[in-house]
Amino acid sequence: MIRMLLRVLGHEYAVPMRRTMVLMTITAIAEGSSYALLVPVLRALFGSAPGDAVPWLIAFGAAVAVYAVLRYTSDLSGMRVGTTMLRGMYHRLGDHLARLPIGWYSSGRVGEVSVMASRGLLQAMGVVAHLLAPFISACVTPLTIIAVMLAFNGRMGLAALAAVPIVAAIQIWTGRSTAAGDAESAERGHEATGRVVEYLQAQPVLRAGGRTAERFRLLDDSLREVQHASRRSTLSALPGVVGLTLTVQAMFTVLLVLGAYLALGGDIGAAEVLTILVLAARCADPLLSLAEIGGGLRGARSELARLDTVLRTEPLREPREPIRPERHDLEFESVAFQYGDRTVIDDVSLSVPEGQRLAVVGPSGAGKSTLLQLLARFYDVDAGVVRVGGVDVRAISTEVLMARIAIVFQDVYLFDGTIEENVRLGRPDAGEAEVRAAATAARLDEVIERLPGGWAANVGEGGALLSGGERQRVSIARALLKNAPIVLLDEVTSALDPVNEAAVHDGIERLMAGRTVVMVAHRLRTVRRADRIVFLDGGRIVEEGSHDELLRRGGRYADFWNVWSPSGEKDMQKEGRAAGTAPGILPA
Ligand SMILES: Nc1ncnc2c1ncn2[C@@H]1O[C@H](COP(=O)(O)OP(=O)(O)OP(=O)(O)O)[C@@H](O)[C@H]1O
Repeated sequence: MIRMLLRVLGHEYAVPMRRTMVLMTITAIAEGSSYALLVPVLRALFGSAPGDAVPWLIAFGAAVAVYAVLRYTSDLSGMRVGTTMLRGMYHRLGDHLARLPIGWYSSGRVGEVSVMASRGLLQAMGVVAHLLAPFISACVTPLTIIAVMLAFNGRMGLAALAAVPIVAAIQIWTGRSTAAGDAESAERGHEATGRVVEYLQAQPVLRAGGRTAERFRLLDDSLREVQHASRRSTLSALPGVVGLTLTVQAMFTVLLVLGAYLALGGDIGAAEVLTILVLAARCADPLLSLAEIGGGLRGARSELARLDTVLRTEPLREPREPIRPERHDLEFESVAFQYGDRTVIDDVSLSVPEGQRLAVVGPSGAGKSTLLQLLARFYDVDAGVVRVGGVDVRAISTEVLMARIAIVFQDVYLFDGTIEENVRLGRPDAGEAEVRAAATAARLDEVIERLPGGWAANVGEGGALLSGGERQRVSIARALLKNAPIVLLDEVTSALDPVNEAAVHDGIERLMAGRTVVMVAHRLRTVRRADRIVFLDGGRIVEEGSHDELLRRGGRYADFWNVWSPSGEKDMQKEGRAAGTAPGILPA
């Protein structure tokens, strides 16, 4: 357990951890040893001169005082090491999560990681702060008392010692027999938390479906599973708890019978028997607490195992000798990529010269967004190479690559803060004037004027207090402020109404100016202006060329264009740019 804790935390904590454990062990020995002084106290009290007990009583009081000081110091040390480890663990987990491929973050993981980062970490780190001292005390104190008994009376000491292997065997057996149940119970608990998160997030969908009062069946099922799993886990631990109680009772009874037998035979006096029984009673409490502490330790162990699994997940590999690309042209060379065993990008080769715009078009599920994500190295390719400025993205440090790329997604996430804070995320060290200029270019100033708080208006969690179009303007302002030479746009305007779309469109035009752009778009107005268009289907490029070339070819892109024609035609009329399009290809 401790080894696992140190592996998860890092071995820099080994020294303070060992020091604390030594202190806790000394404290437990001090506790057990202090009971040794009860022997002369009881002997004197039951002997001919009870007054002789006074100096021993004073010594006993002093020993208890020493124990109290040690206990305070060791508990404090446990708390300090525990909280330091907790802080270290938060940093370690945070650093690791930031280096994991974006693909690792599936929806289920969000719930799992949030439980792990809150309850899981506290429970795992609570081992040092709260469980280690009672555990060491529950093991070492009884052993010390038995050593005192052995010194006091060999036969009775041996009888007490016989309980030790039985207690150890019960603990080991309970640990093994409950491991599966505990793991299942923890697993179901994590699942249920994920369902609760889902339930909260799905409120609008559930209500839209008219399920306001009805309970969420998936969550109900999950909670029922938690109940069953925790019942199974409790039942599997029960024989261990009962076994431990019976063993302690049996030890006590054996000592009582043996004491009575020895006393009747005249081998020892009543005072000695009483002393042994008092010592045995002092053993009982810590031994019985082992059952509860064991349960806590097992729970913490399963949380630690979870943390261990996350920390062992391979992060995106950083290059040993990173190369900084000098140019910003983009290239895919025979790229293949799979989600699990499903090929999503299949032998794709394409290039985008610096400063040009490539549009990626195709049916839903064709792999368009995945193509963008491979460019930003959200995932590593399974075959082939993705290059930025002629350099394999795997040879560029994540920091440098991310500094060169600005990404605008259809779904914008804003942090719970002011509009200004959210725009500033694009470049935290930007000056006031730069932030304002980016906002104006993204036509965010119109939004700011409307909002009661202006720049200081709070956007709410995830940007919930803004409309979709307003959120999109914030994200474009963010990207403009970043001023990256490469821009990736993923269906930025697909979900917007015409007014917002026009505003966002202006911002996007400014964002794209003079930059290397790859855009995934359904609105053909944007696509038409691209220098080059690739039509993707089933992860393969099936057509490639300029808008006019592809229309003339009359293939998949032309079909696509025909389906979208009403809006395309309108767009063109609005822009008065129909001149470049081949006559007769425009839908009637
Ligand atoms: N995280 C994921 N895990 C497994 N499969 C995924 C994941 N993300 C996407 N896919 C699958 O990969 C395929 C390509 O997805 P992608 O999002 O790239 O398509 P797309 O062309 O952008 O689609 P759309 O136009 O609908 O957004 C889809 O079939 C999708 O189901």
